[in-house]
Amino acid sequence: MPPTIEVSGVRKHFRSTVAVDGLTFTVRPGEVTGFVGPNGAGKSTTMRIILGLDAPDEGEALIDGQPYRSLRTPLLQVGALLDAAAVHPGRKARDHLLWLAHSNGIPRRRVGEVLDQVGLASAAGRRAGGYSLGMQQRLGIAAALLGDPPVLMFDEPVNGLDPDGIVWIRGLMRSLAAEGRVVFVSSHLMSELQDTADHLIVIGRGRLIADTSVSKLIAAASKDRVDVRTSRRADAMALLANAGGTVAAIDAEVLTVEGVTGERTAALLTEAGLPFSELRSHRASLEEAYMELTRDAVEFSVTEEEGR
Ligand SMILES: Nc1ncnc2c1ncn2[C@@H]1O[C@H](COP(=O)(O)OP(=O)(O)OP(=O)(O)O)[C@@H](O)[C@H]1O
Repeated sequence: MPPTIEVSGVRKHFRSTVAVDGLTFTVRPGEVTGFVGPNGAGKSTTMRIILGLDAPDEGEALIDGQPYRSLRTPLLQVGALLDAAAVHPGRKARDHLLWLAHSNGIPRRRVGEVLDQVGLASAAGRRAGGYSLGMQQRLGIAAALLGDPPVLMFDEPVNGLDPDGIVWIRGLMRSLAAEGRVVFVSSHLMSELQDTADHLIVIGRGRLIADTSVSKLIAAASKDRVDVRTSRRADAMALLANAGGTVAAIDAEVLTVEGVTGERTAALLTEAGLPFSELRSHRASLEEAYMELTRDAVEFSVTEEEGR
C-alpha cells in the first residue's frame, strides 16, 4: 500500500482558542504537498497531532493507516522536522544522530550518509549549541532522514536558511517526492512554495480553505484573462468591452481583458483592423492565487460572525 497521511475530522482547542477546527485531508506520495496558512492558522498543531505529540479533542490522524503511537518502528516510517532547536546544545551532531540510530535499530552507516546528504559532514564533531539556525535546520533534517522513511514532514524548514540553503532544501524535497515518498511541508508564505509544491492544503483559523493542485489553483486565479499589447489601446478596449469583456488598461499600450477567450480576442481585433504585437494568457502567481483564496476566507468569516 502506498504511504499516506490521513487527517479526518480533527479538532483541537487550547482553553478558549480553537487551534484546529474539523480538518480533513489526505497527503499522497510522489509529490510535494504544501501546508499553508497565516501565522496561528493551526499548522504546527496539526503536525503535532499527526506525530502523536498532541491528542486531538475529536477526529484522528493516521500514518499509513495507523495512529503514530501504534507504529512499530516510528523513525523508519515517518521522519519529521518540527523544532530544529530541540537538540541538546552540549551534544555533538554525530553523537546525537548515533544515539537516535542506536535507539531505533538503524544501522550506524546511515549517520554518515545523512550527514553527507545535508552537508554537515565536516561539522559533525561540533556541539549543536554552536550551530547556526541554518545548521540546526540541517541537523533536524538529517535526523528526519535517518530511518529512510517513506513519509516526511517538515514544519517551516526554510527558517534560518541562507539563499543557497533554500535552493538546497527545495531540491531535496523535490527529490524525496520523486522517490515516491510523502513530503508534507508547512509554510506561512505561499511564495516559499512556488516552484516546490505540487499540491496545497490551505488552512485558515484551523479550517480547510483549499485542497488542490498548484496548477488548478493558478488556473482558477488566472481566470480567462488575456493581456494584449496594441498601439490602438483605447479602440481595442472599446471593441472588447462591446464584445462583453471586462477590460482594464495596464499601461499605455497594454490592456487586460477578462471574459473573452484569447482566440476570440485575436479574431475581433483582426476583423476590426486593430494591430497588436502581443497577446497572451494572464498567468496568476501563486501569491495572487493565495491572496484571492484567503481574501474570500476572511470575507466569509466576517459575514459568518455578523450573522451570529
Ligand atoms: N500549547 C498551546 N497552548 C495554547 N495555545 C496554543 C498552543 N499551541 C498552539 N496554540 C494556539 O493555537 C493556534 C494555532 O497555533 P499553531 O502554532 O498550530 O499555528 P501555525 O499555523 O503553526 O502558526 P505559525 O505559522 O505561527 O507557526 C494559535 O492561536 C496558537 O496561539
